[in-house]
Amino acid sequence: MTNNTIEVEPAVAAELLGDRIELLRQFTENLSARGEELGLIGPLELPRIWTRHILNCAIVAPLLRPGLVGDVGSGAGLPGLVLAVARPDVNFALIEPMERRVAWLNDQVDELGLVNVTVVRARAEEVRLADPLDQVTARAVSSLQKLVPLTAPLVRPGGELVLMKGAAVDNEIVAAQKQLRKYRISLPEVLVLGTGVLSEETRVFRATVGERVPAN
Ligand SMILES: C[S@@+](CC[C@H](N)C(=O)[O-])C[C@H]1O[C@@H](n2cnc3c(N)ncnc32)[C@H](O)[C@@H]1O
Repeated sequence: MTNNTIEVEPAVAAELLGDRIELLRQFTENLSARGEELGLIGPLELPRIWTRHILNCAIVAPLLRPGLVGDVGSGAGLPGLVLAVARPDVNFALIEPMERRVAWLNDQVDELGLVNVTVVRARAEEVRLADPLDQVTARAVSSLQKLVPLTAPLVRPGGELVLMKGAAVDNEIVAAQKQLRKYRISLPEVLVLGTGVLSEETRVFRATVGERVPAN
């Protein structure tokens, strides 16, 4: 296991987002105004929505490659919508089963004028996508033990898992050894992002998905 630290300082983030930062501010305002009433975000999170939620997701943007990225369990749009704003060169499928959240996501896609996003109402284990994903993201959906079987089958061989995790990620990796082997997840690494003053620190589990071993 390699632990890498990527620091994203304010100037770098501003450069990364460019004029897209205004769209991100608009999304943040919308989420602040309606997120609590829609059950998307808790009241305690409102004062720290920009640093803890929006920028915390935006700093993952440099890890994405042009292609199709699926965000499993997008909820309010974290990280999927934020990444779609930050990376107009990447196509996104936001996979979310709850009707109310899907309606919110579609509203935001329209309001922000995003042409690189499709919202798919489904559970990850039931979703049918026309094309396999090049990368999959997820944040606050479940532990790796459950998340790997939910996400890895959606990714093409050679594609990547880019999963936002908390401080317990190393323990989760130990507990998920069987699932990592089953889906031939190789080169797993933990990237520590956001250690600068801009956003709260986040850990990203990144790994390559191989050919699946058929069940016995
Ligand atoms: C705790 S919320 C996190 C939402 C968002 N990713 C965030 O960081 O704020 C978990 C989300 O995962 C969705 N979810 C739960 N199980 C799922 C599954 N099997 N497939 C896809 N989404 C799922 C829920 O509907 C919910 O929106």
